Amino acid sequence: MLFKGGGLPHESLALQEKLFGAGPDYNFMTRIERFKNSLVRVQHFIRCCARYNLHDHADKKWFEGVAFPNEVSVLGPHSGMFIPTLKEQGSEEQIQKWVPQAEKHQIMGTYIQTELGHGTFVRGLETTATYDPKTEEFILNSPTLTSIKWWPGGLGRTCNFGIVMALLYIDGKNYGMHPFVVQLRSLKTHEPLPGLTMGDIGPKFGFDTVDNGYLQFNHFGIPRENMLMKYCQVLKNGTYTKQTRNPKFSYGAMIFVRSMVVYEVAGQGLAKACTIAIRYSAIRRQSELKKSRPEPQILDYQTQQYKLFPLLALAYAVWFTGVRMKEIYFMVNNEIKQGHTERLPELHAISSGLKAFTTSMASWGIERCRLACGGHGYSAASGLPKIYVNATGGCTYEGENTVMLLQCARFLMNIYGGVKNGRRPSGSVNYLGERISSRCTLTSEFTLKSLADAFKHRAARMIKEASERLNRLQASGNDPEDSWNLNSVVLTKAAEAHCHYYMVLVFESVVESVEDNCVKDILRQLCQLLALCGIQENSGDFIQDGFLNNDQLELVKQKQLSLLSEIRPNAVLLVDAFEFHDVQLGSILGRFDGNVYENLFKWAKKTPLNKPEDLIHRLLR
Ligand SMILES: CCCCCCC/C=C/C(=O)SCCNC(=O)CCNC(=O)[C@H](O)C(C)(C)COP(=O)(O)OP(=O)(O)OC[C@H]1O[C@@H](n2cnc3c(N)ncnc32)[C@H](O)[C@@H]1OP(=O)(O)O
Ligand SMILES: Cc1cc2nc3c(=O)[nH]c(=O)nc-3n(C[C@H](O)[C@H](O)[C@H](O)COP(=O)(O)OP(=O)(O)OC[C@H]3O[C@@H](n4cnc5c(N)ncnc54)[C@H](O)[C@@H]3O)c2cc1C
Repeated sequence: MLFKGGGLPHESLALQEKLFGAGPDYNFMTRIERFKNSLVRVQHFIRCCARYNLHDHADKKWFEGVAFPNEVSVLGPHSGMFIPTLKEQGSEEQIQKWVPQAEKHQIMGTYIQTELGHGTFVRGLETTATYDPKTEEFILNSPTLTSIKWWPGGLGRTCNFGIVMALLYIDGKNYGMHPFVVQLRSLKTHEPLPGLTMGDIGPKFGFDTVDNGYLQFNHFGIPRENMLMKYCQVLKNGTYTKQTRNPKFSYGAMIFVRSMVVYEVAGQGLAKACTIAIRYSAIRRQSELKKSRPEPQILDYQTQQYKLFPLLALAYAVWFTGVRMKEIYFMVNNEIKQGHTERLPELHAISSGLKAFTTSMASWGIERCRLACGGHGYSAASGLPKIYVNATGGCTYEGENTVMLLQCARFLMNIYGGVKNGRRPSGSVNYLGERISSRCTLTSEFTLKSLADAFKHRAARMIKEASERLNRLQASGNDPEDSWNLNSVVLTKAAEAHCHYYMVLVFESVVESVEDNCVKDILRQLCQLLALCGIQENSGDFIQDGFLNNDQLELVKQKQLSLLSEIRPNAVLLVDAFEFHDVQLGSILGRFDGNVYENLFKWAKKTPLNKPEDLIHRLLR
């Protein structure tokens, strides 16, 4: 791979910095300037991919991190949703027709599902696609104000195509949600096609470089061939045929993005924030540790280590979990392509759960990194505000996190119920088939196996208790829906415990796979710290059934604190190991050369507010 881990040939790095890094400062731009600048970089990016003959996925993702540091461009929805949906849901003929054009960027698409009135409840979406056998067309319509499509990335001004999710009607019968390829704009004038009202939805918390938009259909016709027909078809005479009209198949794009978000958004965002905060904490000297001694690096304060090192451990854990999630997605997706759909429910559950769990943890962690950097952490120069607003969007898009945890819980309840009826679980839930051991094996050695077993015990117990509480609610006369709702807080916590165990288990397996003993020891310390912090922060879950006692909790706390000083000598090396180029970090505090103050002063002097011609004083009269 050409670009793996920043291993760019030197002249390419110079070119990247010329193309992307040394450009106008993002922080000094208005929203419209940021959006337009992003489109210029999209053009550059596409040309560079052609010039470097970039096809390897990892190379392109690394390069994207240079071209669009801590931001999403319109390429996100295009290559992350539009193209994958064409490939997953289109017939061979449809793939041949649209995918080559999309991959050459001759058409730019997005994924158009959410509406003004509905995002989570997909079955509540209202946009209709009514088949007319006379014209052999689907007529798309927005029947109500709440049915206006709202939020899709790139829809406002950029994309000229989209996958529209709409209710299929034939002869008055509703066949449910189906995907349709819709041309939105003229390929010559780029104007919206007649029958479409569309535009940008306005400023947002972040995502300044993407024109999330709205789209209202007014009886807009598209050819019959534009319904994606891999799994089901509408014949010319309006006959509906299906191979496996499993509604879950039309949800495929969402599983893909959720599976990618763990690494691309949560993992990368938290790792960057840790890089910035830990490098800066090694540069920043403040106060006195000892009388008449020089001011120490703030990284030598135990409280600073206590803020940052658990986040460093979490960043490594989410990174490894994200890599594993991608591996599982592509493996199961290949099985599904060959008609083996048995693992689709587990893939949906684990991708939903980990997407929710890791984006929530990453958002919380990035904010703690900012807080650990004092005043300069609050400056846009730190790069942390932009990393935060970009990452925290992941808690909402692609399925709001609570809703995703409930989807994961739904699967866990199904599995647990099956175990009670004699079914043997496998994969990520195989532990639910084991007898829950109440004997805690944790000792002062804190082996990774004993720590993982503690998280396994916690998850299994919480899932069991959630299931039993659900049954009690139903037995006491509540209907299934009310019982589910009255149990939903407990269910989300059980899903989080499952994801937490999964993440600790992945980290343990990575550590055990490392051959270099020095690296293994350092990663073991991080995995121990991750698990010990998890026990400390959720101690109630571990002592509630007597699994852990107060003496063991005291041991946990002591080990946690001693690990901080053990990790301290390697802290900067551990963030350097992420190999983020300065352009990817977008941070003066996190510069590799550590030259913070000089560059902070240079940066501030360039801010537009300091332009002498802006006669601010006249406003003060
Ligand atoms: C690098 C990152 C760049 C990112 C840029 C931003 C891009 C953002 C794009 C978007 O946001 S696109 C829009 C995303 N929207 C959503 O995710 C909507 C969330 N809501 C849902 O997914 C569903 O509505 C629901 C909440 C899961 C509920 O589904 P539904 O009401 O249909 O039914 P249930 O009864 O709960 O489930 C029925 C059945 O289907 C299974 N299932 C549900 N979803 C999926 C899925 N995605 N894949 C597979 N299977 C799914 C569910 O488990 C049930 O199965 P059983 O339990 O009955 O076996
Ligand atoms: C940055 C960004 C980019 C996006 N890009 C796209 C895109 O490209 N294409 C697209 O189609 N959409 C896109 N979206 C829309 C996104 O998918 C939805 O916003 C998301 O699915 C959440 O749905 P919602 O907005 O309806 O939230 P709601 O569901 O209205 O959430 C509001 C609250 O209701 C709660 N809630 C809702 N249902 C339940 C339930 N069953 N049980 C318990 N609590 C519940 C939620 O937990 C939450 O606290 C994007 C959104 C954002 C923020």
